[in-house]
This record gives sequence, structure tokens and C-alpha cells, in this order.
Amino acid sequence: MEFVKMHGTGNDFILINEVEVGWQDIGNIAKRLCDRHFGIGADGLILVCKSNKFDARMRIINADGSEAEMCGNGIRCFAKYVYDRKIVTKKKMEIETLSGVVRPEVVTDDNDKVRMVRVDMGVPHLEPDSVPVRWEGRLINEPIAFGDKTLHISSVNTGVPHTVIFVSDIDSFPIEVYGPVIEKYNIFPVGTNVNFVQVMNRKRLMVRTWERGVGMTMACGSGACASAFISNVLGYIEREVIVSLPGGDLFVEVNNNIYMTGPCVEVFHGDISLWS
Ligand SMILES: N[C@@H](CCC[C@H](N)C(=O)O)C(=O)O
Repeated sequence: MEFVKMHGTGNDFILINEVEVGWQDIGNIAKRLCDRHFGIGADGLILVCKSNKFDARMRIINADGSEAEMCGNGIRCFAKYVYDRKIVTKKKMEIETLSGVVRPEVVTDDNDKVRMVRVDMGVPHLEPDSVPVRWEGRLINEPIAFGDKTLHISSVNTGVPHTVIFVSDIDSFPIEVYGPVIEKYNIFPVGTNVNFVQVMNRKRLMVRTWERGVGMTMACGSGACASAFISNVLGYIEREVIVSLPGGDLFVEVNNNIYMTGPCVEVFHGDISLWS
């Protein structure tokens, strides 16, 4: 079957049209395909599925085989995949995900190929049950000790659970040390993505994300939205901000809903025959 390798600001995915396959053990297959040495290599596997009610349905399986509810960079790639292949012909589409309906709008070039996508990411959720996080009331900028280091933690769901932590120097902060500890910390019943944020000025953030089920990534779209939202709640930034990630920049608008705009790129395609 055909697969397509894509990325959104360096967050990379293998996309497969689910209609052509009938895989049972999708977690295990995702793990093998995403492996960077023994497989194609990617942060996640995205399945392009039919929806009974909406234009299409997206499933995202992390590199460790766990299924996530949504993926911000992934849905831009998904929108390009379905529009360029005429699976969906509308520029403003409604995509079903485990986190509800998400609305991407594609921006095309002179050849009607998708170059950028603006995604209505919906309303961010701060209530502890919706994140989810075991905490009395909203968890915003609360000090929590991890060993001998106290970090100020904020929790929000922008399609998937996110933790936002502000640091003064993102380049020297030991993300690989604290990321995995916080991802599985006991107040997060389904784990969390962990975003380390440096506020550069009122219109620009630098963010690095330790992703749940993946590890360090070049970018996280829903993490960029979570970081911009919490930064805005705390009064650090304006409503419109550039979020700079190791893999590129995203433009995020914080209103009642959050909007994220960014690129999506097709890297290569190929055929897979499943090995035993
Ligand atoms: N890379 C993503 C988020 C993908 C899901 C995440 N790993 C999770 O398990 O929550 C994005 O761009 O939003």
C-alpha cells in the first residue's frame, strides 16, 4: 500500500489511507513504521479515514503505539493530503477526531496545491476534568517540586493535554531530564505533553516540546497553541503571536477559539508491504 511522508514544521508523519488497509494491531504497526532505524521513521502515523458525519476522520498514533486524541501539526498535513488528492474538495473542512470536530482551512498556490493551513483549534479547556489533571481548581502557574527543582506548572487541553512551563533560557534548560518525568507525573491520569517556553517579547515565544508518546520533537502544533494561550492568560503576550519552534514558526491567534497557521510539506512517498 502507498504511504506518504509529510511534516509540519519538522513534526513528521506517515500518512496512509485507511480505506486501503484493514490493520488490527495498529499500535504495533505504528511503532514499527515510525522507528527511525528499522522503519520509515516519524513522530506518528496518521490514518486518513472516512467519516459518517463530517468531511473525513483523522486518527493519530504516536511513535510509541499509543493513540492520541488530536494533533495540530498532523491535521495541517492531513488537510493537505485530502485536498491535494481531491478526497475532500472544500477549502474549509470539518475533520472528525477523538477530540471532536476540528476545522482546517487550506491556502493553495497557483497549481491549487496546499501550502499553508489555518486551523480552528477550538476552545482551550482549563477545567481539571477536561485537561485531565488531578488538581483542586485550574492549574495555572503553580509551583511543583520535581526532586530539588521547583517548576511553575500550567495545564490546559488544546485537543490533547498540555503542560506549560516558562524558563529563562530555553537553550540551556535540561528538557530531556524534566520532560519524561512530567509526562508521566502522577497528577496526569493520561499523561501530558510538556512545553518549555521562553517569552522573547509580547509577540514572540520560543517553545520546545517533550511530546507524550514520542519524546523531543521539532515542533508541536497543539503545544504552540497551549503555550500561546497560557502566555496570554498570564498577560505575557498579545493575542497574536509567532511561536518559534526548532522546526520553524507557527502563527497563533488567541481569541475565544485558538487559530494556528503554518506550513505542511510532502517529503516523499513509497510502498509498504508488511513484514512478519
Ligand atoms: N505533535 C502534535 C501532538 C501529537 C499528539 C501527542 N503526542 C499526544 O500524545 O498528545 C501536535 O502537533 O499537536
